[in-house]
Amino acid sequence: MKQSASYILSLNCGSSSIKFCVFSASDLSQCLVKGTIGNIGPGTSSMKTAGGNIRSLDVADVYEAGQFLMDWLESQLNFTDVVAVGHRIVHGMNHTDTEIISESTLMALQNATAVDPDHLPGALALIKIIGSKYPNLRQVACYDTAFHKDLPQVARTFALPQTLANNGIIRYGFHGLSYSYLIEKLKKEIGTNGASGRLVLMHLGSGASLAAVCGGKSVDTTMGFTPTGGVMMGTRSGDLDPGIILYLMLKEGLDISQLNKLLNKESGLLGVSGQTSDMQKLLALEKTDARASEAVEMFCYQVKKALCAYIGILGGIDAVVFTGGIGENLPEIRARICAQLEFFGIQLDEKKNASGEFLVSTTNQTPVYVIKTDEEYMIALLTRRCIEK
Ligand SMILES: Nc1ncnc2c1ncn2[C@@H]1O[C@H](COP(=O)(O)OP(=O)(O)O)[C@@H](O)[C@H]1O
Ligand SMILES: CC(=O)OP(=O)(O)O
Ligand SMILES: [Mg+2]
Repeated sequence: MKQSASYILSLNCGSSSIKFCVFSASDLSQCLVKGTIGNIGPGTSSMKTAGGNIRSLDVADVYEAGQFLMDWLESQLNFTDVVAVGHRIVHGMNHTDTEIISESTLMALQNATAVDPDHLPGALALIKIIGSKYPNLRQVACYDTAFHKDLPQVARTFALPQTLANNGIIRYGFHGLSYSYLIEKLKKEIGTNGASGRLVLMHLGSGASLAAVCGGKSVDTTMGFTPTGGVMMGTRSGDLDPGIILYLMLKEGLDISQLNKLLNKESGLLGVSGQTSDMQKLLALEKTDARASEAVEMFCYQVKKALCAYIGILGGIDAVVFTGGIGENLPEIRARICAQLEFFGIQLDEKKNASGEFLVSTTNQTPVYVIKTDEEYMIALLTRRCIEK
């Protein structure tokens, strides 16, 4: 008798995109459909599916994009074959372990939207759309913070009164699904021993962060209480002197929503260049535009500074990994970050770096790898483990 198919739907909701993939539940190397709804907003949204098909969409926000996506997915597969839906949840405060989403999980996520107004509302919208259509379908929360949940006290604590730390104002760290994927991939490519060495993992995409990892565990990471912290990003400021915020409130009268817009949407590469948050475009503009050039230089400088700090706290370095849209696709940025780090044994091979193959460093030096991350795969893997428990 022919067995019916069973699928896991992975959803990765960003601030202005939804990435999705339908995996065969029995073989996660098999994917039925995959794609991204990007640039979500009135007049700008589009959907790209595997095979390169792009179509523009008439959706104004993540909620409408989610509704469109569900209708489209229903035209591609029978939802009775979906055994679970896994969601990337960027921030869950004290919720970090993969879990089936219950009413109490939903309440915790609702509370956490204040800490991550960029990612969480979209994920919540998707959970609600699916929950109202398929109330019996298991939905699983896979947290970006899980990878960092055992950060050493010294790395996780801000220099604030203890009561604030007791109230959850600590470093959570993000991009954990991506980092977990990199560790899994490293185990396959270089073996468990190699993957358990002193590593600096760099997820450089629209959001960007670095993690210092030893024995497969995160020992420090650049993002903090929220994904606004750390190195500068596409539109986020990264770390600032906190006095700047006080000054802007006091002298300029900025309120919470203006500050949120400034720090999360108008800063980073976009703010410095005054042009775009897109690193590929900035590289093209650099020769003729001083502000574009400054933005690129600042980004590479900040990433390099964090990389070197992490080599210091790890007491040496066994491998460096680049991932994320910038880390995977822009050899020029990798070269600038790694320039003049020969004293740490870090030296890129020009040809290998240009080709973007797995190993991009010269032989007999600290290996530098490029790995294409796959958060959707990691979501499916964690979701399957969770429902099998
Ligand atoms: N194929 C590509 N070639 C060059 N640059 C890319 C490519 N894909 C993404 N990037 C760069 O990566 C950044 C976006 O990263 P990405 O990981 O795709 O974002 P997100 O976090 O939204 O998934 C942009 O600065 C963009 O210029
Ligand atoms: C945590 C985070 O910043 O995610 P993204 O890079 O997808 O925005
Ligand atoms: Mg991303």
